[in-house]
Order: sequence, then C-alpha cells, then structure tokens
Amino acid sequence: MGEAQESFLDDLEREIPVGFDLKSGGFQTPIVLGQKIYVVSGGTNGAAVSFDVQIFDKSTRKWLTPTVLGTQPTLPTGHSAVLLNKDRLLILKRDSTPDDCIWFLEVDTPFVREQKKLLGCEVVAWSKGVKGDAPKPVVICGPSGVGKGTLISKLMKDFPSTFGFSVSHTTRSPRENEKDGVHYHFSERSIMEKDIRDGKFLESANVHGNLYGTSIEAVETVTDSGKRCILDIDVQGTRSVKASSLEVVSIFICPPSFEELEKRLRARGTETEEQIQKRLRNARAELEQRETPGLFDHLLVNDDLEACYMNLKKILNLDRQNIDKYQQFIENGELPVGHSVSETAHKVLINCQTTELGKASSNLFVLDVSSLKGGAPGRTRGLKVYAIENFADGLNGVKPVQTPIY
Ligand SMILES: Nc1ncnc2c1ncn2[C@@H]1O[C@H](COP(=O)(O)OP(=O)(O)OP(=O)(O)O)[C@@H](O)[C@H]1O
Ligand SMILES: Nc1nc2c(ncn2[C@@H]2O[C@H](COP(=O)(O)O)[C@@H](O)[C@H]2O)c(=O)[nH]1
Repeated sequence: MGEAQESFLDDLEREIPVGFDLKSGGFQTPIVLGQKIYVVSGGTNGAAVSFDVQIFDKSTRKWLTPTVLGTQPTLPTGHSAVLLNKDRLLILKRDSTPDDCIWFLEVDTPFVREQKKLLGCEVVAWSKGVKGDAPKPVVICGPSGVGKGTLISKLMKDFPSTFGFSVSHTTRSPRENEKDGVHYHFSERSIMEKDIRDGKFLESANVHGNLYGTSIEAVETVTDSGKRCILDIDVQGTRSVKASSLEVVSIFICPPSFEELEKRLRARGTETEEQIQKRLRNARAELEQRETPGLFDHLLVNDDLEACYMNLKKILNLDRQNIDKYQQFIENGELPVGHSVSETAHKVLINCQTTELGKASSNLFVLDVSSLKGGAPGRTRGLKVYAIENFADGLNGVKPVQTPIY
C-alpha cells in the first residue's frame, strides 16, 4: 500500500466509528462520494464468501446496508477500486481470468437512482465489464394483433446468428403452441412479484389483466451470446426501458387501420371475445401514445407484411457489412495478477505488479472511461484497455502501444 493510500485510510478511520476495522481480514476499499463512504469488502483470506458493501453516511454518522442488485462477482483474493464519473466504482479483481477481472459497482447511476426511488432504500448494483461494444437491443412495440410477433419471427429466421429473443415472464396461461422458456417464462404471480421486488426485472407492467416483465437475465443471456437482443414489450415497458440505462432502438408498429387490427386479432383465434374487447380498448390508448416525444425512435405501418419487413430491415441496417460488425467480438487479452488503479481525465491508470502480459511488455495500462456504455442492469460494455510503455510524459503525452487488450 502506498503512502498516500495509508494517509487516506488514517483520515478515514477518524471518520468511521469504532467497531469497523478497515484493516482487518480480507480486503476493504473505502471510496468517498460526497457525504457517503462506500466500503467494499472481500478477499478469500477472510471469512467472507462474497463481496460485502456497506455505506457510511458522514452526515448522520450511521452505517447503512444497501440492497445489492445484479449478479455479484465471485470473490477474488483481493481487489483494487477507484471512483469513476462520480457514479460508479471500478473494481479490479486480483488473480482473475481476463473476462472476469473488471467489474463496476454502480452507486449513483440513473438506473440506481431509479431503483432507490422504487425500492425506497439505499441501492447499489453490480455490473460486469465486458469486452467490446454490443449493438443496441431492439424494442418492438405496438398494439396486440398488429404483427409484432410475426415480424420478429421473420427476423429470427432470416438472421439466426444476429438476433436473440428476450424471453419475457408472464402470469398469463400458455396458448396451445407456446412453450415455457421459449415464448415466455410462464410464472406464478406471487413468485414474479417477489422477483420484481428483488430487483431482478428491467421492467414489468400489467398488460391486458396479466403481469408481464423483462428480467435482467433475459436480456443478458442474449447479449452475452454475442447476439442483438429483441424485446417484444408494451408501451409501459418501453417507457421503463427508455428511462433505464439500457440504450435501445425503439420501434412502434402501427396497424393500417383499427378495423384491420380487429380483423387480425379475431383471425388469430387465441383470445376469448372478452379478451379481444379488452385488447382493442388498450390498443386505442397505445396508439395515442406512439407520438410521445422521445419514446419511439421509429414508427412503421404493418400493412403489407413484406413491405413492412423490408422497412424494419432498413432501420436495423441489415446489410452484409453491418451484420459482420455485430458479430465481431474482440481478441483475447490478459490483465496481470496484482494491480492498483487511479483515475485522471477520463482515463484510469492500472498499475500492475507484474509484466506477465502475454501481449504487452509494460506493467501500465490505461482504461479509457469515456468509452463505457450501458452499465447496470447487468453489464458495462465498451471496455478499451491499452498497454502503455512510457509514463514519463504523463498520461496525456503517452501514445498507447501494443494491440488494445480489450
Ligand atoms: N401484414 C399483415 N397482414 C395480414 N395479417 C398479418 C400481418 N401481420 C401479421 N398478421 C397476422 O395477424 C395476426 C396477429 O399477428 P401477431 O401475433 O404477430 O401480432 P402481435 O402484435 O405479436 O400480437 P400480440 O401483441 O397479441 O402478441 C397473426 O395471425 C398474423 O399472422
Ligand atoms: N411490458 C411488457 N410487455 C410485454 C412483455 N412481454 C410481452 N409484452 C406485451 O404484452 C402484450 C400481450 O402479449 P401476448 O403474448 O399476451 O399477446 C403485447 O403487447 C406484448 O408486447 C414484457 O416482458 N413486458
């Protein structure tokens, strides 16, 4: 531990009440953000089996235990931490594999602020750093019977390695041809409500008398497989997703007329008369919201199916070149075993204790913070890490050399 870090800890210990020993057992990194000190503890040489996050509120001099959302990283033998963008902590795990080394603990991002409001308590959220960029998920919205499912099926059939469907949860009963885990995760209302309270859902809404929702896992399963995620959700869900930190392209599918919408819904033959009436009533309300500023990036009319499908493909830039770009996922790389981190001017300097890099001869790395995308829920993408050979001129004078690690 360096001298500056020692003195920082001494200052901190004066702030923190008796009963919390910063230096005992495992690894603890205290990070100050305004009136709050976030203490992240871990380390397999202590008794802990997972990371622990505690918040010390300097104004009340009280410890708070936050609700921790997202999948937690497995416990390393140690970690380094630094505050980024005043809203998240970068956590570098020691002795970890390259794809499990960089994590973020979101403490004041828009997603976390929204969850604090929803849950009415302190919230933090884990988000895994992931190599390269991922294309924005696509939200397909529109009234029941307009043809969303039909268009999505065509996309999935024509571009199976480009797109993956986000399998929603619902409390409605399965239709004759629907399979659990493929079309929906058919769920008990009480279980789904608990999972929503536990922060497992990106969005959820009551639609036509049933509960529907997109779990964080549903989106990440698709994105982690390197595919572009497609969400088939209603207007309420689209509003929630647009308010979250997930960047999406949202498309509203309009019917050529209300009469044609009714005809399609009846011809499908999957709903009772009462359900059809309810869906048609809701359709009017949904159609009114299609022009809400900022809600939908594109409006498409599904009159002739093939013409509408062509237009959808145009919006999604489905020419050969772009498909290849979506499928490009970056080369391998390694971050060395031990490290410390510091931040300056949108760049984080990672100082590793060894130079066993495989690709680089240096032990200094730069993480470009301005390249980060997304964030909680689930993943922080767009990681760019460069090895640097010469630090003498300061970071601004340094030309990144070697192949980017990520
Ligand atoms: N352009 C079109 N012209 C005529 N029929 C269509 C067209 N597009 C879809 N359909 C038909 O309309 C019916 C409803 O389509 P689909 O099930 O895809 O709607 P949806 O928007 O997914 O509905 P829901 O929101 O209820 O799931 C289906 O029988 C489908 O074959
Ligand atoms: N907000 C959400 N809406 C969803 C989700 N999954 C589906 N839907 C919407 O529900 C209606 C009805 O669907 P159906 O399969 O019962 O006909 C339709 O508009 C879907 O877009 C979800 O996860 N969240």
